[in-house]
Order: sequence, then C-alpha cells, then structure tokens
Amino acid sequence: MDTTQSISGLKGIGEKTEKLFNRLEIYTIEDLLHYYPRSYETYSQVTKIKDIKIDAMNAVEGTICFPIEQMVKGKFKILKIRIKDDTGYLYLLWFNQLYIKNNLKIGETKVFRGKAEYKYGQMQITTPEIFDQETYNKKTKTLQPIYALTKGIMQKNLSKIIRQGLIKTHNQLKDCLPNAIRNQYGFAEYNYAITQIHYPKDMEALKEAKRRLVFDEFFIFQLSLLRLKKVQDRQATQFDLKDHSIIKDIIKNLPFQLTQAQKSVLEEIKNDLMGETVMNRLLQGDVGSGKTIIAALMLALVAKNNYQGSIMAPTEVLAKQHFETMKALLEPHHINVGLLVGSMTAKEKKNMYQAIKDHTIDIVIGTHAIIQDKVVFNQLALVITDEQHRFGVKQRESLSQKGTKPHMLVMSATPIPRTLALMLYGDLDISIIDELPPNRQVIKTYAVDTSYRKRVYDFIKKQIKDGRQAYVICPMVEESDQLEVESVLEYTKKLKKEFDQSINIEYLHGKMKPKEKNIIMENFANNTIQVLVSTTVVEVGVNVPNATIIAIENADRFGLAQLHQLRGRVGRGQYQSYCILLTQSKSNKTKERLDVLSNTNDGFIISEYDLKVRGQGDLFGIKQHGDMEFKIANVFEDIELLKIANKLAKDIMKNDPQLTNEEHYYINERLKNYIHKYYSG
Ligand SMILES: Nc1ncnc2c1ncn2[C@@H]1O[C@H](COP(=O)(O)OP(=O)(O)OP(=O)(O)O)[C@@H](O)[C@H]1O
Repeated sequence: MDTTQSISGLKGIGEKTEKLFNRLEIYTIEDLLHYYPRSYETYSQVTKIKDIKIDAMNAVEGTICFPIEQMVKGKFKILKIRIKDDTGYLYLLWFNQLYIKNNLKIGETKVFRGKAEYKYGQMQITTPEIFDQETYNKKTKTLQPIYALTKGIMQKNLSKIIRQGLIKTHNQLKDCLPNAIRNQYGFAEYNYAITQIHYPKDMEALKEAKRRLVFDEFFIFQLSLLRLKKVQDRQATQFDLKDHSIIKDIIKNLPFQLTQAQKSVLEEIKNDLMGETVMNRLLQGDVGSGKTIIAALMLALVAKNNYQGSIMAPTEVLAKQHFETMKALLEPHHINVGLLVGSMTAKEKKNMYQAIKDHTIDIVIGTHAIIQDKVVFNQLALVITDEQHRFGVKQRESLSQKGTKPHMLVMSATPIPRTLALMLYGDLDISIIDELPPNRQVIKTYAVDTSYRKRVYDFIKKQIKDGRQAYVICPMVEESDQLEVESVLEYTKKLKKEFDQSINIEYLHGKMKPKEKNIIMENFANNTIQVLVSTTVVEVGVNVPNATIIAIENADRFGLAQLHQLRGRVGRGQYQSYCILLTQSKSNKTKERLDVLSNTNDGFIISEYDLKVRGQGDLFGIKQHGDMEFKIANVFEDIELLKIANKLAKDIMKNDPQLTNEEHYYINERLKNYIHKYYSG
C-alpha cells in the first residue's frame, strides 16, 4: 500500500467511518500518519483493593470468585462478577455484554482496569478492561497515545487504524532531510519518528521523535515564508497614494492624544503606502494598545486618494464591531463604510456587491465573504486582516490573487518578543506598538484555588447588581470538540442553578453558527445577557466595555499569553475590572506562573516569561489552544528548534533558491504540498 492512497483501503474503514475520519481532516494514509497524539498516558502499577482510589482509574489484580451472576434490569442484561485479593473484594459490572463471561473462569487471576465508583454500598468498576498479568506488566512500561477525537470515533479504534496504516505502508515515507543535516543536528530518521510518535517504545524515543517532527514543521514553515517573501519582495505597486489632511483632521477630533508608539507606526505605515512597492506589514500591539485607530487613519488616507480599502475579520462578531467603529470615525468625513458578512440576506449581499463594484462604498468591512468571487472591487488599495489561521497567510494570498495587488496590513494582538516575531512573520515587515495609552486602569488579577469558587460567584453577583457583566471561561476539555460543547452546556446549567433567575446566563462555543453567535454577542453587548459562559472563542478584540469581570476555570492549563488575551476582554470601559484565575493545582510552580499575570499588565513582559519558563518542554502538557496553529510544535517550548529551522531554511534558500539540487528534491515536494494546503484556495 502506498501512503497517498485513501484510508478507505484499510480494514475497518467503511463509508461511514471514512466520513468521520474526514472530519478530522484525515483523507489519505499520509494524513492518518500525521495525525499525532495529543498526549500520552501510562498504565499505572496494579493497586491492592483496599488502596483503590474512588472516581479514578485503577488497575486491580484479583481472583474471580463464585458465583458469576447474570440478571436483567429493564432493558439491561447485567453481568456481575466479584473478585478478591488479600485485602478485600471488588465488584465488576458489564451491561449488555454477557459474552464477556465466556473469557472468564472462577478461580482465575486477571488484571482489571477502569474507573472505580462507590455505589449501592459497594466498590465497583463498570466495563473494566481485562488483561493477563504479563500483558499488563508490559503496558505499564509503554506510553499509550491519546488522540483528539470526534464523536463516533473511539480512542482504541483510532489507535488501531493508525497501527494498521503504519504496518501496511512500512517505512515508505520519504525523509526529506539530507543525511548531512540529519547527522549534524542529530535528528531521527523520518519513518522512525512517525512510528515512535504514535507508539513510543520509551520516553527517550518519544522525545527524539517529537524533536524531529517539531523541527520538520518549523522547517517547512520557514521555507514557505521565504518562498512567499521572494514572490512578494519589492513588487511595484500600481497605486499612487499622496498624503492628505484627513489624517490630521481625524486626529484633531479624537478625545485623546496618540501615544509616541502610535505616532511612529503611523509614519512607518504611511510611508509604505505612499512608497513605490507593495506593502506587506505586520502591526503588532498588545491588547488595548490602540491599533484600531491606526487602521482607521490608513483607510481614510486610502479613501481620500479615491481608492477602496477593506478590513477582513475572522468572525462576524468582530466584523460588525469594526464596522461600527469605522463608521463612527470615517462617515463624518464623507467616507462610506459598508459591511459584508455571510449571514446577510441574498438581497443585502447583492446590493453590497453592486455598491462595492461601482465604488459608492469606499471601505468594506467583513469576514472571508470579502474574498469570494462575486466581490469585485473597483480600486482596492489596502487590505487589513486580523492575525488568524496561520497568520492570515492564506487570506492574504487569496486577496492578492484577485487581480490587484493591494497593500497588506496584518494586525496582531499577540505580544511576542521581536526575535520570535521576526521568525514567525519572516515574510512581513514589522511595526510594533510597544506602549499602552496613559492612565490605563490596571485589571486586578487574582489566582485562587477552586475552594474559592463560591466566593467568586458571589463577587460576580455583586458586580451584576451594580449593573456590570461577566465572562466565565469554561473548563478546557482536550478530548474532542463535542466534549467541549457538552462541558459548556453543563457548566451553564450549573451556573443557572447558582444564580438568581433574573440574571440571564447564556453560552457561546465554537460549534455554533455565526448567526447564533451574533445574537448572543449582541445581547451581551446590550446587557440583555449578564453572564456569558464561553470556551476560548471569546475572540481577541471582542469589546463590551460594561463587562468588568472574567473568571477563568482551569487557568493553569492555558499559556500566560493566552490568559492575558482573555483578560483583555475586561477593563475596556471606565469601571474597575477583575480577572480571576481558578485552578485546581496547589503546586507552587503553578502559582508562581499565574502570579506573573497578577503582577503585570504588559503583554510583552508576560510572553518573555512564557518563553523563559516553558523552554523546558512539557511532553505531557496539554497543547495550548490559540497558540500559533502548529500541529505539534509550540513556539514557546520549541524556540531552539525554531531557530535552527530558521537558519537552515535561510541557508538552503540562499544556495539553492529553486530547490533544484537533487538532495533537495523531497524538501521541494513537501514544500509544494504545504503551500498548496495552507496558502492557496
Ligand atoms: N492614545 C490613546 N490614548 C487613549 N486612549 C486610546 C488611545 N489610542 C486608543 N485609545 C482607546 O483605547 C481603546 C482600545 O483601543 P483599540 O480597540 O484600538 O485597541 P486594540 O489595539 O485594537 O486592542 P485589541 O487587540 O484588544 O482590540 C479604545 O477605546 C481606543 O479608543
């Protein structure tokens, strides 16, 4: 079998299962092999019955006692077995799986593993896994992969299918790295790395595998940026922009003075726009540093030069928000601003297409609806995007493929150190707003353990009584999106019981339709909803100034930079705001880490700290959501590998820019696939 073949050729993959795998973006065997585990677990040593931990996984070695019972209760046929060791008895139950008894004999000793519960006055495990002692002993020495799932696929099945894929395509993946590089940096062979990432023989092998695959991911990414930069560099622009008094006019009417940092990035961007080549620039600035006004000024300049401009936001909620802000800032200066999002009616869209085409609209704010074929711009000179999805690269590309080569400005609220930014945005010039406007209120931040939960709820109630609103970020679930949805629903239900009925509590999660999300966000913005329970989809940039408190459950599982972003949802109005970080962990290290947030509001300091302390790499740690979208690499933990990848990519592209050397053949193939997958269409 070859790795480019569809997974449908594997045993156990019928039409229905194939569709489920497709949901995980697994189509070919190669995709399957690149579906890396999210974490690993080890099977613990067996415990004595008296030492069983309730509500936790336990493995118990016990002898099967007389009698093996069968009973019927409602629609369940129950199999009940009692086992014993020298410290006590334990009951095992199976529902509608009577056949299990065929494999069990009275007097036989086996290892049973499952979650122990204390029910009906007895200790029991429902549906335990069964092992003989020798097999179990082996298991305790290996690392079991845990994959992210989707509804309908179980851990065990996925793992089995992957094993089959590995066996059937044994060592066929092409190692793109030339031997010289592999030897110089001590990278593992590619097929070995792929096998070991799924079925590590020990911790050492896992580390080695991970190191290789993280490197590969960075390496190809770096190469793609260099290739992109080469295409973009010094392209002549077709637009002829002149300075205009509009910038001074708008600034004059602002209720505040621009900060020094805002003034200098304004000059940088303005010079780019008035220059002779196409701009590709990143505008980076901490939450609340005032990027929006810079965007508005640039769009105004473009409009007054009789060109069109546009902002593309990652979600409808954000697009609408930008639309309101831009309208307020620009329309008094006779600049027409329009909105284009997916949930508009066909007629509304059609009218908007026409208005864009005949240039009655100067500035279009929208979601990716903007890059659809039906949208024909008249003279699109500037596109501003939010940093999302692989740094907006794909969107940027789609837009420049629309014929015109507009100037591009990517806005990012992730405050990362400059050295890191230079590597991650290798194809862009960078402007940084490294200063917050004066007199910014400090968001009071507290890290507490979960025993404080009730007090936190009371505090929220008090804020609501004073007329304010709250965000609660739900516990993070790693297994699947489906579980995450369930967790949000459940948490909301729980909270509704805690709070007075007059307080309106609603939820938001990533699986909701844009329309539903819009309604919830609108109702939160106008205070019809007082408490918003949410996963981390409360995007960077959501602006509800009346919300003054954000409580984050399982805070220790997030990176500091992400917590900082979440915290930025409050403190946006005139009221004192609070961020409460809830954690179950009692470890000093966790506390120390979270205290960094209590001690500073400066995103750059926070991300430097993240970079320093997480450099160690936590193999079992849960992969961060919202970090840069790499599959296995983590820019904070793996920065050393990123540096190597950056250097090697530069060296190779310098000596062999087209990658035509024989030894670069497979690098070129990988790169082409990567660019096709992430940057086009
Ligand atoms: N120089 C300034 N002085 C005082 N207030 C300012 C200044 N610049 C911007 N603001 C105000 O600060 C608030 C935050 O600005 P803005 O929304 O542009 O931040 P941002 O950088 O886009 O942050 P986020 O990434 O969170 O959206 C706005 O209400 C804006 O009007």
